[in-house]
Order: sequence, then structure tokens, then C-alpha cells
Amino acid sequence: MLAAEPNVERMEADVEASLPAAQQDSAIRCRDVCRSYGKLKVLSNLNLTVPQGYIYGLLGPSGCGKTTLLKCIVGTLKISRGHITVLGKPPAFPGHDVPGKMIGYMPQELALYNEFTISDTLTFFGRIHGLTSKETLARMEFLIDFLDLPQKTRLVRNLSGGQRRRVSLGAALLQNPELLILDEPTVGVDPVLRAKIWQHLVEIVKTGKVSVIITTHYIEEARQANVVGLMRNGHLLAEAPPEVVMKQHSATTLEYAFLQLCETSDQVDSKVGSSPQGAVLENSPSFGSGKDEIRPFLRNGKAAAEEIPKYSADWKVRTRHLLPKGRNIAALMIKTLVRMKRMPGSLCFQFLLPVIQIALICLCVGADPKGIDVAVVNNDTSQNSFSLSLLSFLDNASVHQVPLSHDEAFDGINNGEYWGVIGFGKNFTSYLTKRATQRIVTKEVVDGGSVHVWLDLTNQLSAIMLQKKLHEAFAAFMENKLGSMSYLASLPIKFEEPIFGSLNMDFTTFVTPGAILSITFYLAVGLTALSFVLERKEGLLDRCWVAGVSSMETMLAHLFSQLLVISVQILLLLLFILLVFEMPNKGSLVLVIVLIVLQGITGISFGLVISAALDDEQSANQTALGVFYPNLIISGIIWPVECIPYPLRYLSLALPQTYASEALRCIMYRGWGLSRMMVWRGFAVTLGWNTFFLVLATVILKLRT
Ligand SMILES: Nc1ncnc2c1ncn2[C@@H]1O[C@H](COP(=O)(O)OP(=O)(O)OP(=O)(O)O)[C@@H](O)[C@H]1O
Repeated sequence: MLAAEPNVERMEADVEASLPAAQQDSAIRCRDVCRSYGKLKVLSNLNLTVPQGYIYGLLGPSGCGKTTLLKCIVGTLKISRGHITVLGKPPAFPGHDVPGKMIGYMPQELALYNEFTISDTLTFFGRIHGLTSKETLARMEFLIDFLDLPQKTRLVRNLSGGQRRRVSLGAALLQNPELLILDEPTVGVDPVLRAKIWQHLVEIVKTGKVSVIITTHYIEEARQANVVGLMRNGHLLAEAPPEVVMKQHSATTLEYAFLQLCETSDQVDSKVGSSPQGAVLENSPSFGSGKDEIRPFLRNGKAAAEEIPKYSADWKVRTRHLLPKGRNIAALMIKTLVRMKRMPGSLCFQFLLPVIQIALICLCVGADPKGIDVAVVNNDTSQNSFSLSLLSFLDNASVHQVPLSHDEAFDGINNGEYWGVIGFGKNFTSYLTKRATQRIVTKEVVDGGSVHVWLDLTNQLSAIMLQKKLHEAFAAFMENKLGSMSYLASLPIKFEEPIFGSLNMDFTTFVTPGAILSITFYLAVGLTALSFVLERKEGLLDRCWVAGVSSMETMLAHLFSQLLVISVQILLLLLFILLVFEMPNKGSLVLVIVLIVLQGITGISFGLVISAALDDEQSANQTALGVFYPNLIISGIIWPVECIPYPLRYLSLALPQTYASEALRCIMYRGWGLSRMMVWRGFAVTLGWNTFFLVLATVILKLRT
């Protein structure tokens, strides 16, 4: 015999007497609802009914699945099995305002923007719900007074935990919704205010038009609810008015009644052995009284499944409005801009970072090495020595000559002090004269009349530069000595005026266009990669979704607001490149700007993919960083694509910045337009990636919200 087995018939009578006349008008109806997280079964064949115009107190120990159930009700979590209707239709049914204005949802997480003031917070939700400024203001005044909130200009991040919770509750109550779903609104709230909140809930349901489902840890406060659902291990042990539950268990407190129910449930569990608890409790014939207790509102003579005939259990369509609402996008954009305004330091850093990066690239990458220390061993002692004359033509800015003895020079290069040794033999001047004037000379003359150079090739760029400077110095020296006859000592190769670019163009010119695109792309990734991650973590994404914001709107709002930021970044970047570093631009400035902006949008879209797909900051940061270096290296930005071995080169060509960098070089240095294939394919690849990332991010966000 079970410890507290009630008289079933009496109990039914009690329950029915306490029910509303139109019991079938339920605000929320859950039938056979199941939900698991991986292997963890959290909701198990759960049945729950919130009658229209009632306060429903959902009670249960920590971890029993209350929050999970509320998330399934608002539609942010999908159920694995069963049926849920909210205000007559399943959540997210096309044309149904759930999620939307009809629901006021206060999630367990505070789900507030820390950089907002109380006023910003309520104004934001007011905008989303389509309230006029006047309506929002009136509600704000009421809520601030009612919830005993501090000044509306106070920032959320400066509020206490309890104050934040009240702001969160205020946001849920703002639009006077038909259904309030409150997940622990009274935690951290003082008893006086707690009583006031309950009193308010009791008042608003009096009209019969507003229904409330509320979870709380303070079981006794739920006595003010019209119905309580006592939940344990993912299903309801009882669902009835609090007085009935207490009466059934001869308890003077709801808490004691709940303990009794738990004991009963535990005894049944031990009887039925290893069967899954939830399923057994609801189906076991040995738990007669328990079964009746569980389903007082289900006794309408119909099977549970028949009660919700119209909507299939696997209703997965989440499309509420196909076309994005300008109102929601504007609200979200204003939100992002307000948050930026509240973080001026971060905003300035975002604007200046690209300029700093490109300035560093122009200053530090691609120029000729300067001040390279080179040891000079000059044994040429003759008068009017050619060696000194030749050395005088060596570019002193690039090569710093250190005259040394043979041993000191080689000790120095071996110790890493010099990048090369330039040596002249004793008879350099006379032998060089013989080489230039006699048709046939000995090997000794050839050798003695040569400049000998020993290089440290571990720094190849410095070594190449030294070779180039020596060639230039020798050519100038010969010109000086031989005048118009200098051609005798020069290579019979003549470099004419270049078709594109100029003879003095350095590697910086090659790197800069790719660097501009890469910087724009990655700063945009950085701006967005964390946006959804943090908002999801703080429950903001879900809260906005429940308030009626679609994934597409969230995506577009992020795109547009970040576009404003990258526009300023690009403007500063171009001013710096063209005016300060005087990079040549022979082509259309409009094309240059459009290509850079498109790359920025591609970066934003990629950031949105990361943000939509990943749950924590660390993974998002790692992904963004993990992609950065491989992409930079194989996009032909810092080293030409032609140096990349096949088949890696095919991969390189498919990346977002390879053809785009080439296109930007063609526009800036060759002055080409869109009619050239090398230009338009840069735009085409960028647009292709852009569309792909945006669609992917929207799909992922849709599936995950
Ligand atoms: N995202 C998740 N992934 C995996 N398990 C989860 C996740 N969210 C919740 N759970 C688990 O599901 C169970 C029910 O969690 P839920 O938050 O619904 O409980 P709760 O009744 O609301 O608890 P509390 O009163 O402490 O808020 C817990 O065991 C919890 O660890």
C-alpha cells in the first residue's frame, strides 16, 4: 500500500470543482512531451495544461526539467516527441504571434544587455513589440514604480543581481502580453517585492485574458497560483490547485505535500524496478492514484493525441514571417549602435586598428633592407685605387661598410656580426685595368681584378639586396670610368620602361592591396565572430526570438550595423594608403571601395557563421584565428600565388581573397575596369563567398535558435 494513497474519486471531484468552466480554453497544452539532451532524457511523456486566465506554478527540484519545459513551450527548444500548443497553436506556427507580442518571456538567465540603461532595455523591447514611444514610456513609468527599480538612466551592468532580475521581469511584462512565461522571477527579490509581484500576477489574470506560468524555488509562494504542477524527473507528479494538492496529502504546506508526492513516487519507482521512471509512472497500473494525480486535466474523455488534432508532432517549420520586418531590424541595429556608443574606447580601437595595421605593413614589409653591416677587406693599396672609387658608389643607406682586416672580417661574419664580406685583392686596380683593356688575360688577372664577396645567406633578402647594390655600384663606377664605353663592361640586356608600375616599385606595393583586403576581412570577422556566441550564452538571442525577432532579421541587423563600422574603417584605411603612403591608384576609386566593402561584408558573413555555429568564446576565437594564418599564407597576399605548389594552388584560387587581391592590384596599378576578367572574377568570387556565408549563417542560426 502506498503511503499517502488518496481517495481517487474524491480527489477528482475536488479537482473538477476547482477548474474553470471553460477548461478546454487552455493557454498552454503539452501532451506526451519528450525532450533529451544527448542521452540525458529530461522531459519524459510530460502532460501539462495551463488553463486560460490562470496562474500556473511549476514547481520542482533543481534539474528536474522546468527550464527545459519552458524553452520547449516558447519554441526555443525543439521537442523530440509529443505536442505543444500555446494560445491555440504550436509555437512558431505561421501567422501565429507566438513567439511574438502575445508572450512575455523572462528566461532564467537575466538576458539583458549590460551596456543598456533600464530605459534602453525597455525601449528596445517596446520597439520589437511595436509599441509607440508614448506607450513604452507609460509602461516604463509604471514598471519602474511597480518593480521598485532604480533610476531609468542607470546602466544594467551597474545594477545588483536582484535589480537586474526585476528589469528582466519588467521587460517580460512590458507589452501586457496574453501569456506570461516566467522562469524564477522572484529569485533574489526581497519578500515585500515578491508579494507585490504575486499580487500583480493575481490581478492581471483576474480579467481572464492573461495567463501565467511561473517557476519558483519558493514552493510556498506558489500557493497563490491557481494551479500548481509538481514536477520531478522530467514529468508531473501532480497538477491541481494548491489547496487540492495539500488536502489530498493532508498537508498544511505545499512543500510537505510535495515531499509526500516524492516519497510516493520513489516507492513506485522501487516497485517497478529498472523501467524508465517517467514512462512507468504514467503507465503503470500499480500507480493508480498517481496516474490520476498526474492527469487531472486530461480527463476529457479523449486521448491526449486527439486533443491536438491539427498540428503534427514533428512540426518543425519555424517560419513566422518570410519577409524580414524593418521594425525589428531597426530595433536591433539601434541596439548595436547604442552598445557601441557606450563603449567609446572599444569603438575608437576598432576604427584605428586597420589604420595601425596597414601603416605597420607599409612601414615594415617589402622595403629594401637598410643599414646592413658589411665587412670590407681592402688590400688594394695602389694610388687612385678603383676599389675605393667603386665602394664610393655603394648605397650607404642600405649598406654600412665596416673596414676590417681579413681575419677580423671573417671572425665577424662567423659570429653573425656582418651579413657579408667584400674583399679586394692587392692588385685590384691594375688587374681590373688589364681586364678592361687587354683582350686576353691570365686567370690570376681575372681573379685579382674581381670583387670577392662572401655572403651569409641565412637572410636571403639582405643577401639579394647586397648583390643588387654591388651590381648597381659597379655599373655606376664603370659609367664613371668609361663614360660612353661603359657598355663594354655591362650585360647586353636592357630593361625598358615598364608597361605597368615603375622601376622603383618595391614589394610593399605588391603586398598592400592584399593586406587591405585581408585586414578588412579579418577585422570584420573579429567584429562579428563573438556577437551571437555571447548573446546566445546570455539568453539574449532566445529572448529576442521569443519576442518575435527572426533569425534572418538578427542576421541582417548585424550585417547592417557592422557595415557602418567597417565603412568608417575602410574610409580611414584608404585615406592613409592613398594620402599618407601615396600608394598609386590608376583605376576607379569607386571599384576599389566597392571591392573592399564587399570583402568586409564577406568577413562579417564569415564571422556570423562562426558565431551562429559555436557556443563559446574560446571555440569562436580559435576558429577565427585558426583560419587567419592559412588563409593569409595561401591567398597570395604576402607571397605570389605562382610560388604555391600544385594542388595547393587550386585551393588558394578558390579562397575569398586570392582573386580579390589580384583584382585590386589590377585596378590600382594597371587601371583596369570591370570588363577585364582578372577584375570581375575578383568581384564574382567575393560575392559568391558572401552569399554562401550569409545563407549558411542564417540556416545555422535558424536551426539552433
Ligand atoms: N544545454 C544542455 N545540455 C545538456 N544538458 C542540459 C542542458 N540544459 C540543461 N541540461 C540538463 O537538463 C536537466 C534539466 O535542466 P533544467 O535547466 O531544465 O532544470 P531546472 O528544473 O530548470 O533546474 P533549476 O531549477 O536549477 O533551474 C539538468 O540535468 C541539466 O543538467
